[in-house]
Amino acid sequence: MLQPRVVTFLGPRGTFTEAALEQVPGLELTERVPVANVAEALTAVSEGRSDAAMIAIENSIEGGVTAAQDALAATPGIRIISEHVVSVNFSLVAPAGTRLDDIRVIAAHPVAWAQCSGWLQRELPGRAHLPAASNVTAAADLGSGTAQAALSTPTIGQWVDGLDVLADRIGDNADAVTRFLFVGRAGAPGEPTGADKTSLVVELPSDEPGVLLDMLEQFATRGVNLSLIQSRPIGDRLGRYRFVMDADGHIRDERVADALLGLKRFSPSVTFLGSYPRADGQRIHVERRYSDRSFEDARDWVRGLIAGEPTS
Ligand SMILES: O=C(O)C(=O)C[C@]1(C(=O)O)C=C[C@@H](O)C=C1
Repeated sequence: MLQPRVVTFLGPRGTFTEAALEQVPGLELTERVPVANVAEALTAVSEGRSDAAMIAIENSIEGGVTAAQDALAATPGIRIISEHVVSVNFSLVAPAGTRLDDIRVIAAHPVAWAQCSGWLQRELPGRAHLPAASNVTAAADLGSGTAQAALSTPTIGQWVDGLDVLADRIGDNADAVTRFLFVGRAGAPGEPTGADKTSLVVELPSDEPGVLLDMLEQFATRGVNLSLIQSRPIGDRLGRYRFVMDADGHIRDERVADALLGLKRFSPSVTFLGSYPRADGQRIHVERRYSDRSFEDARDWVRGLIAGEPTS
């Protein structure tokens, strides 16, 4: 991708999403525009107001960020460029002078609330949750008085004045991480690295018995491992789901391309979200029979048969 002029991210300044942007090389001259939610960040890309967006997609404790999965499925003309992993932990903050006993309502992003649920149950049981659009908004809006405290990022002091940290590192798992996607406009995927992922959104052709297995077989018979499969309601009526999937490998790997050919013949709707390097850099082990070479040899063999060559 060329150097982006503008990138959008879940704001305001200081979110974990902005921290993920720090991992993208070459953004020194790029304008970073904070927006209110993930759908807005992606729509700006699809409509050309921004060149790329950073969105949270999965948390190691809470699982998939469903709003982001739905927005990826619903926004046309976008393509994942890279993934990034950020350690996430949380502090309980409140306007200076607040005591733990004063707290009745706590503002928090739902993912943050879930990640601190053990600590909250132990230390502040029975407090109400006021959902916030981000970890920074939760703290920045404390002035309105609806909540007396917020779960926020450890760096919140840089962005919001007049707060006391009442407790820090209150996440239930000190090693929690969130995975983010850097998403641009549709274009040719980058070169394969041997440590890649391919993201897809797939609909089933019917709700006949066995169709889910048919879908999974497209990958299994080509030796393609899935690292994520999550069903999300399509939304037109009850019981209809689409599947958000991450497959190991790049669309330019023969086995992945072949699985996509199978999927396309089977499914009424396959959205290719991109092939991009894995954040952990872990190379994918491919058995010989699923290697590019093996697919090429098999194809040459069939071509030869058609051309009248011997049968083995
Ligand atoms: O980026 C932020 O700081 C956010 O508030 C968003 C978000 C999310 O959408 O999951 C990001 C990471 C944390 O896991 C919790 C919240």
